[in-house]
Amino acid sequence: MGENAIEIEGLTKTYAASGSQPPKHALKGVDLEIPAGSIFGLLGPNGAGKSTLINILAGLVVKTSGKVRIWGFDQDVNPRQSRASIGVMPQELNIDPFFTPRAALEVQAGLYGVPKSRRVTDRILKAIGLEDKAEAYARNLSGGMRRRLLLGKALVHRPHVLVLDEPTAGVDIELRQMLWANIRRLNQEQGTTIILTTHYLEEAEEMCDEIAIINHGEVIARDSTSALIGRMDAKTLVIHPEEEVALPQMPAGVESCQRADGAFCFTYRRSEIATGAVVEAVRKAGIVIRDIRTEEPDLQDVFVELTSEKKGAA
Ligand SMILES: Nc1ncnc2c1ncn2[C@@H]1O[C@H](COP(=O)(O)OP(=O)(O)OP(=O)(O)O)[C@@H](O)[C@H]1O
Repeated sequence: MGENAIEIEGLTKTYAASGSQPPKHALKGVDLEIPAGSIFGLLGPNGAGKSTLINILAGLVVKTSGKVRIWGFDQDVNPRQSRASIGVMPQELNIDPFFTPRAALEVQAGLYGVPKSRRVTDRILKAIGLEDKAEAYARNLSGGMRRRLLLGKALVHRPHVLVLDEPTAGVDIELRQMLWANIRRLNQEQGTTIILTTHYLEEAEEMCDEIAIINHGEVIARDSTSALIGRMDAKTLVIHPEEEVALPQMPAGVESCQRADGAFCFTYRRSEIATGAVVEAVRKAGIVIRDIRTEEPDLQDVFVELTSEKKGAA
């Protein structure tokens, strides 16, 4: 396999008009390369086109135009190989209530044509912590267990690429951590490329090496997580004065405010104003500093700035 697990070129999807609904251009020419071995985040507001993109990768939605290569296999030329290279954990808990976890994994392996001798059902049951529920009916499993079973089903054919659509939406913290531990292990030990969509920006920041932000069917940013955050120019300096004093005069370009706990906060563009100049202005005003710290932007800031900019331009 080359450098990229996924290569997408000029991908479009238009859902046909139905009733009074006009046609919907859900993807408007997406180009995207996802490096093999990475944990890659797809972010975007509701309706941005993330599920459409994932469902095209999974072979569940038919694209309108463009090229998709999965693990080097063109979806149109080698549909079977490209499908065998990817596993998808869907958003909905669509599990047959009459199957046991073991049966569900076996059936799924059958669907993917995995011969009995190559099945790793017990290993998967162990990895997803459902060993002791292997023979229970799915209808008796908790929501968290069903979700883990969905992860297990996505792994039966040992795909090179694992796609997770909002894997931790509405999931409690304990289960979330367990899912992430599983996913990290797959990535580190087996080199599985992970693609995930999430609404939890903190999670994306913590988990993902690289991120693409999708808005209105277009990729509006794609970079390493740290570079995306580094792109934000705003910086905030928070200073706690020793005594209660009024806000000092600041150089032009610095926005000042005072927080409820008496701390001053100064926000400025780090490309234009040095932090030292802000500190100097505070000292010059005769203020004794008890505590000082900076607040760096996070993914939330990047996301809000990028998606609102685009909205304004549309
Ligand atoms: N089957 C469909 N028929 C018509 N329009 C659709 C269909 N599926 C999705 N859409 C529309 O396409 C656009 C993109 O939807 P999509 O579900 O891909 O977005 P998303 O980014 O995954 O959003 P969410 O985070 O809410 O799942 C939306 O405007 C949606 O209403």
